[in-house]
Amino acid sequence: MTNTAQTAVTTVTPSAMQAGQSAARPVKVGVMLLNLGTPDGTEFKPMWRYLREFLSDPRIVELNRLIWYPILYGLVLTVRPKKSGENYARIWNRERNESPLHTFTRAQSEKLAAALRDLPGVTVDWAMRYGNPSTGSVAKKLVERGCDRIVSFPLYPQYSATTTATANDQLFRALMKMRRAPAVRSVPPYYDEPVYIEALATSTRNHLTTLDFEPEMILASYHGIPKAFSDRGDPYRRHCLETTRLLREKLGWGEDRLITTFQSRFGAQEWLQPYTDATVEKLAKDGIRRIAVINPGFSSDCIETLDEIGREVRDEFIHAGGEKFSHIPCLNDSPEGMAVIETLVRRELAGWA
Ligand SMILES: C=CC1=C(C)c2cc3[nH]c(cc4nc(cc5[nH]c(cc1n2)c(C)c5CCC(=O)O)C(CCC(=O)O)=C4C)c(C)c3C=C
Ligand SMILES: [Fe+2]
Ligand SMILES: [Fe+2]
Repeated sequence: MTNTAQTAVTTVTPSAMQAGQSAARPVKVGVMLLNLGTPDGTEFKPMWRYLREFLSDPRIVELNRLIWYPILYGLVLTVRPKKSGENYARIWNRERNESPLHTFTRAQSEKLAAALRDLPGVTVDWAMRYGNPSTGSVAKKLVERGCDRIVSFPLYPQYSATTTATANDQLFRALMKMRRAPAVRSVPPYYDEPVYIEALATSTRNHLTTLDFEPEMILASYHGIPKAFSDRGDPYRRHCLETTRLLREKLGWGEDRLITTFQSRFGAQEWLQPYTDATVEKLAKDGIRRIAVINPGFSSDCIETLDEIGREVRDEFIHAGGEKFSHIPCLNDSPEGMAVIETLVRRELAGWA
């Protein structure tokens, strides 16, 4: 794994002294960018391993284990690894033999490390909740390098127990095995942060200028969660709606131009509505011919944006009578995307570095 900011600390920074740190013991802070995770390969075995870890997380599937495991092992893990592997194969980064989520998350970590070079006691690294590099291995590495403070940054703008909370759970699970565990701060959800809304607006405007058509409507499509999770108190839906509202306000658009939808359903139960696929079909049937889709809830392009939106949803729209479709790329490691990450990390480092 690459890490461009593994700088040894030999002196106490003035800001650390102002913040009351001991002059005898320099401060070392590890910043961990945490993303969802991705398979190591597109073949059956790596797909099976990834999906097993993912779908065994009780934050993801809340069913009683006695009911869920027979379904998971007897049905889902016999069929889905092949089907999902074929989807991953379409978007795979062949040059580096890794998924786009892997590529972008590493690039974000490397660029953040370079941007924080003025903070000599800070080491930046990245990890995944499921798969590799694992959260536990990276936490251990940072602690072994002398970091006794960790800033965890779950890269999800909108909070959900299925993403933000489980990322932090996994970090603390690793710390449970340590006698001398570091202090931890976690970057809060940033669905309404001006730097994030500005980045989305800039990236939308820039993308629209590259098109040979003007979309009649733009969908802000977020990953769904089961409706029951929302009903039981997960604030995710409210966070998504607020992001869309602020983006609309920033772009000076009306409610008829930018709407919220939810994609990536799994299983038979009801998920958050309106569904992205049903919405594009209805729009096409209602005579809308040109649309664009942005995915504000994904900090990096991945299977759900590149393949589900860029291929499946596009095909559904065209099949139903649509003519022009464009996917607006995620913020990824773009200058706007990095401004979001750097701003929020620097804020969380206050008094520490
Ligand atoms: C089974 C339930 C799932 C819930 C709940 C869920 C929530 C959720 N997921 C993301 C972000 C991502 N999900 C990704 C892939 C993915 N998601 C699920 C299932 C649930 N997600 C599965 C089974 C998969 C794997 C792909 C597949 O087989 O369909 C990814 C992409 C990973 C990649 O490697 O590219 C992301 C990112 C959010 C934000 C979210 C809740 C808010
Ligand atoms: Fe997901
Ligand atoms: Fe999907």
